[in-house]
Formats: sequence, structure tokens, C-alpha cells
Amino acid sequence: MTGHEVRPLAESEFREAHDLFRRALLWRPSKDEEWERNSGRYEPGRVLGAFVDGALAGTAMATTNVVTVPGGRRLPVGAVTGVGVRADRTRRGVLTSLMREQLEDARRRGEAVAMLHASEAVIYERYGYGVVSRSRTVELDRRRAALREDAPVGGRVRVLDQDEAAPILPAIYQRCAQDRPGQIGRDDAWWAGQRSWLGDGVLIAVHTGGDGLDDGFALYEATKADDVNALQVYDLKSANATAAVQLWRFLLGVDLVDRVVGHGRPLDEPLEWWLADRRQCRVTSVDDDLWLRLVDVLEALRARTFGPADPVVIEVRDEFLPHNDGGYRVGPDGVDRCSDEPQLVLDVAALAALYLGDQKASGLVAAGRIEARDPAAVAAADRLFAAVETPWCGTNF
Ligand SMILES: CC(=O)SCCNC(=O)CCNC(=O)[C@H](O)C(C)(C)COP(=O)(O)OP(=O)(O)OC[C@H]1O[C@@H](n2cnc3c(N)ncnc32)[C@H](O)[C@@H]1OP(=O)(O)O
Repeated sequence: MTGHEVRPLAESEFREAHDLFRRALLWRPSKDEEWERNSGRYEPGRVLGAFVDGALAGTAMATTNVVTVPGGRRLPVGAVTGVGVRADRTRRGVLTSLMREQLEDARRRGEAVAMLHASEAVIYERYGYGVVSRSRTVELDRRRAALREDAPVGGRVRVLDQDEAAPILPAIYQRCAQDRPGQIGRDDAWWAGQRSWLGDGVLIAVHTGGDGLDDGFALYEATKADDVNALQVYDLKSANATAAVQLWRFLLGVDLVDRVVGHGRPLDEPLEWWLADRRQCRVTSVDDDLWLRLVDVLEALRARTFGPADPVVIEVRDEFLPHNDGGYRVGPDGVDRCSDEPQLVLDVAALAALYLGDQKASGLVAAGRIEARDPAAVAAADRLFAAVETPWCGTNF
């Protein structure tokens, strides 16, 4: 598609891009205070604009971050966000041009992967992104969801308002284990931006462990609909299981509350195991969490560790970034380009689904997303790509 120009925006153009993005998401333009809280996320050089007839028609940006991959390495990554095209300029290739320029920029920066959260599931696969982690929404009937007597106990919980919590949350987040695949960083600009999304009613429960260190927090808000008082838990992070249980114990103990709803929780959070009646944890949805794009397939594969299994030769197809096209030998001792007959053939978005261990190769073969030319390689690929921990991002950006 021609007829539009894509270039990095000047700082003086960032707010226009921010408001274009907000309008594309059907929100009103930002108020001054909201813009001030978000402006730090706009990194010079990483905010792209697409112009049609000389006017800004679309935008996409990325913030510099890191993401954990299996084995514990933290890879430099662009966290893609702020994507929007004016409603009167959609479906003429504006986003496609922005994505092309953004991925080329990531390559120039030496970032082997890019990541995002998607507003809709049908947008990003064409650019090579795949779902690498999922999360669940859980609902607990507060009066019936008693914890087991043998659930961990210890420490204490105090409740802070947003101003009180702001200076201490970043350090607690740092203390929370970040070796789980899909974990990302939260810098000062992220925390400032997050404040602008939170309503006035949000409170923060902070857990302090027996050693006197704050080791977990829960951001929550009370809501009332159809005569049901609920606590909506938007963000709950903990450095250890005791802190997590104590935060849930606190939330389930708040008077007058009928229901506690946990949003974006990891699939392997052992809530059912902490409850006396496991059915009191109702999973109301399982959603895609992080999407990831292998920008440089060889470097991205080399960055993670693989499980014990015979090496497998895969052929990767990547229409959007053809430099990735070709064969790779993947094994526990390393990854190399190769020209041997491929045993498995897949596109780069399907490879992303394997990359953090969210999906098994055998599942993607059954789904028709991997062509198994050598059926014996499927079980080996299952073992190679398996991750010890369930991937989860749990940070919106
Ligand atoms: C990481 C984030 O920030 S997520 C937020 C994403 N932004 C939004 O959801 C805001 C609202 N939506 C928009 O602003 C726009 O519709 C965008 C950004 C999603 C797409 O922008 P466009 O310029 O219309 O995309 P573009 O024209 O390049 O589309 C390329 C292809 O994707 C398809 N496509 C793009 N968006 C969608 C969609 N939402 N649903 C279905 N198909 C889509 C197009 O039909 C086109 O297909 P084709 O190549 O077969 O013709």
C-alpha cells in the first residue's frame, strides 16, 4: 500500500498520537493530568506516525523493556502499545506500514523479540505475533470461599491509598520472582502511566512478611452492580506463596463484600488448592495475555533453554520478515540454521506459541498449525519446548 508516509514522531507530536490512540479505542482525548502521567512512556525514536495527505492517520509506539524466557534470561524487547488508526483511515494498509517499520526498527536495535497485548485477537497474527501466555478471571463467593486450615499463614496486611502506595510498589514488584517466562519490567514511566488508568476508589493491600519486608500487594476496587458488592482485583503480585495466600485471605475477609473477582490471574495460581471447597473458585474466562513476535528467530531461539530430547529440524515460514525463512536445528545443546530435510514445518506465529512453553507442538499439529513431516519429531518437540513454569505476563502496557 502506498499513499502514506511513516516516520518517527517529534516530541511535540506525541500528545496528538496519544489522543489519536485514545479515540481509536473509543475513549475521549486525554485531560492534561492524564497526559502528564503518560508522557514519560513516549520514548523519542520509538513513537511512529503514519501520515495520509499530510495529516496524522495512525500511530504505534514501543517502550523499551525486558521479557523473561525459559531458562531465566531477560531479553531486551520493545513493548508495543498505543496502536491506533483514525476510524476514517482504516483498512488501507496504515497499520501494516507501521508494523513493518516498527519491526525493522526492533531489528536495528538488536531486539530479537517484540511483544504486545492485543485489543482484538484478529489483528496481529498477520504480522507474525502469536499468543505466548494466557490468564484467567476467577470469581469467589466471599462467604463460602473459606481457606483450608493448612494454607500458608504469616505476616500482616495493611491497606494504603494510591498516594501512600506509589513510593513502595516498584520495590515490591522488583522483589517478586521474575524468572517465570513472560514476566516483564515495570519502570517509573510504567507506574506513572498506570496511575492514570486507575479510578479514585482503588486501594492497595500490602503484605509484610515475618522478616519485615513488604513482599506482595493487591490493587483492588469495590464495585456494586445488581445489588452485589464485589471487589475487583486488578493486580496481585507476591514474592512467595505465603504473601499470595495472605492477600487473598485479606480480600476474602472484607466485610459487606459478596464476591471477589481476580482479573488476569496466572493459569497455575493454586487458588483451588488453598480453598476448603475448590469449586468456590469459579473460572469465568481464560484469555490471551501476552503476544510475542520472534523478530530474529535464530537469536530468539538461542536465548532460551530447551528440555532434554533429541534435536529437531524445523522449517519456519515468515512472510512478513522473510530473513527468518528457513531451517533450524533445535536441541538442548543449541540452535543453528540448517538445510536438512525439515521434520516439522510451521509459521512464525505458531513458533511463538511454542516459544515460552504455552502450547505443545503436538497440540499445534492437531490444530493444523504444524505440519509433521516426521511424526517421531512431535514428541521430541514437546519435550524440547516444554517450560518448567507456566508463562504469565500479568502486566498491562
Ligand atoms: C498493542 C495495541 O495497542 S492493541 C490496540 C489496537 N488498536 C485498536 O484496536 C484501535 C481500533 N482499531 C484500529 O485503530 C485499527 O482498526 C487497527 C489499528 C486495528 C487496524 O488498522 P488498519 O490501518 O485498518 O489496518 P490495515 O489496513 O493495515 O489492515 C491490514 C489487514 O488486517 C485486517 N485487519 C486490521 N484490523 C482488523 C480488525 N480489527 N479486524 C479484522 N481485520 C483487521 C485488514 O482487513 C487487512 O486485511 P487484508 O490485508 O486482508 O486486507
